[in-house]
Amino acid sequence: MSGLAITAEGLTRRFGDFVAVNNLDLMIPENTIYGFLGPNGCGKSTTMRLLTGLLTPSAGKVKVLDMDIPKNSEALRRRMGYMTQKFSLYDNLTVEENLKFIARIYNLPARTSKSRVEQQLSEFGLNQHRKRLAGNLSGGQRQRLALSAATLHQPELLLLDEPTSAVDPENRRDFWETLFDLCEQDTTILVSTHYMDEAERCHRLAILESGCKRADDAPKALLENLGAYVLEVDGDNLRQVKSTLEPLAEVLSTAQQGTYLRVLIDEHISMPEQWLRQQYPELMAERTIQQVRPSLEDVFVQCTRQEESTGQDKRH
Ligand SMILES: Nc1ncnc2c1ncn2[C@@H]1O[C@H](COP(=O)(O)OP(=O)(O)OP(=O)(O)O)[C@@H](O)[C@H]1O
Repeated sequence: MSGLAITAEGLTRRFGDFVAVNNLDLMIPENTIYGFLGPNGCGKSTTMRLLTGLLTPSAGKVKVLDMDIPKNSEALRRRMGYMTQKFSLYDNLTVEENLKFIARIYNLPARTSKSRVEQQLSEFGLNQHRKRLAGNLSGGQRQRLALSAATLHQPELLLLDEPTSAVDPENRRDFWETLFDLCEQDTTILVSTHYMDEAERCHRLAILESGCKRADDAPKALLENLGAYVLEVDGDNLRQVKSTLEPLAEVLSTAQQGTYLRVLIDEHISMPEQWLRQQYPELMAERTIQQVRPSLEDVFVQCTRQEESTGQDKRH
């Protein structure tokens, strides 16, 4: 193979006049965890469905595991696992019955099927729940069942659409450990999320907004290339500080976080703290201003802001 599990060129999907996925280019390396990060409605699910072949593109080319999609989507289905946001198993079947049913869908030979079901029950901590109806499982157990079903046929590629939206932080952490195990066993994983902490765990990340890709790199590189300093300003009347700072062209964004105002300042300002104090000596007099490490949320704000900035009413 080319070393790339997925390539897309100019991938576009329209629903009537609405463009849900807009001219997307993707190069997703094999054996990596690649994330789609973006807000609700930015086109993550639509892109995933296009990559599975469940949805036909309005324009563009897609190759998945070296096969042209949607032309070869039937053959792809055997080599790919897909877990959607909604729990897509059968509530009125037991855990074990669900897995056996999935094994039949994938046409696994009887002997392989039996051993794979046992293996998955044990690896995903579902052995003691095997006779329970799927509908009676907790959120974390349901999610483990869904992932064990999506990987039952040992796919080379796993597409996970917001897989952790219904589970608590502890289950999310365990879930991610499982993803790293799968990746180590040569599975390529594409995962969509709107959680910044999850996005930071990916080997590589595409930031999507309104159907367009705004950035695509390793999380560390995205953080290093933010193009801004991040300052935390404390003290009273932070709403007033925010509205005072926002019109400045050098202030790229402001967001309150508890008792701090997080301020992104253009990287061309060499001493951002002093600069900020000089702009409003009185307003800044009694405040602590601290430069802090950028977060992926800052990256997200910054790369979506850059697209919107044309025509913005900033003071220059
Ligand atoms: N079948 C459809 N017909 C019309 N519009 C659609 C259809 N499917 C998706 N859309 C629209 O396309 C846009 C992108 O939807 P999509 O589900 O891909 O977003 P998303 O990033 O996955 O969001 P979420 O996190 O809310 O699932 C949305 O505005 C959605 O309403």
